[in-house]
Amino acid sequence: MITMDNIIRDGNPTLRARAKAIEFPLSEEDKKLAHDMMEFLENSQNPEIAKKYHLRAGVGLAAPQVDVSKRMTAVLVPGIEDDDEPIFKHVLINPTILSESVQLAALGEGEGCLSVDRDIPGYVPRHDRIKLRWYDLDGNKHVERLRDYPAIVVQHEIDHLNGILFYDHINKEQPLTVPEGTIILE
Ligand SMILES: O=C(O)C[C@@H](Cc1ccccc1)[C@H](O)SCc1ccccc1
Ligand code: NI
Repeated sequence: MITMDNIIRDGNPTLRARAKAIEFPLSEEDKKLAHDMMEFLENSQNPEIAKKYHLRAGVGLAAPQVDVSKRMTAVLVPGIEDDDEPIFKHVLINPTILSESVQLAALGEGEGCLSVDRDIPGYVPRHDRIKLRWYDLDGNKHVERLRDYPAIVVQHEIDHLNGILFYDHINKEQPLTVPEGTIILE
């Protein structure tokens, strides 16, 4: 299983590299990685397991964060209530944002990152709505429109595949400012 010891931290060059596209059919190694990444997210969102293995909660994990420079990320956005179905639960292979809204949005509490141990205050402006294309483990193509929180999470993860970290988007001079018209998501 993946634990925090497997997650590389800011300063490791893999986090700043452009990850490589994955070829189909997936190797057994890539299938195991996909499974293990989603399992990490499920474990990290389970209070008992997270406590036992000292896991930081995560709603997304990208392969470069476990030092694998490949275009794969797991996303697990839980439902509102504990017993609700997840809002978005997929392993995204070779994800691409096909289109994005001019409208921007930023999380009111800013962002964190499992690969960044320090708190970095500030708004992270992202596109409020995106049209996402990805391939699943069997090579099937998916296209979905996402908005608000799920869209923010997916953009954070795709950034990881392109060597971008959340704080790259924060206004250096005035961290708590955003471009005019940006929606602040509470
Ligand atoms: O480091 C990662 O990629 C996982 C991040 C993803 C993320 C952070 C902020 C905003 C969007 C996505 C972790 O999920 S950070 C911890 C966390 C846990 C639950 C909810 C929000 C953030
Ligand atoms: Ni991150």
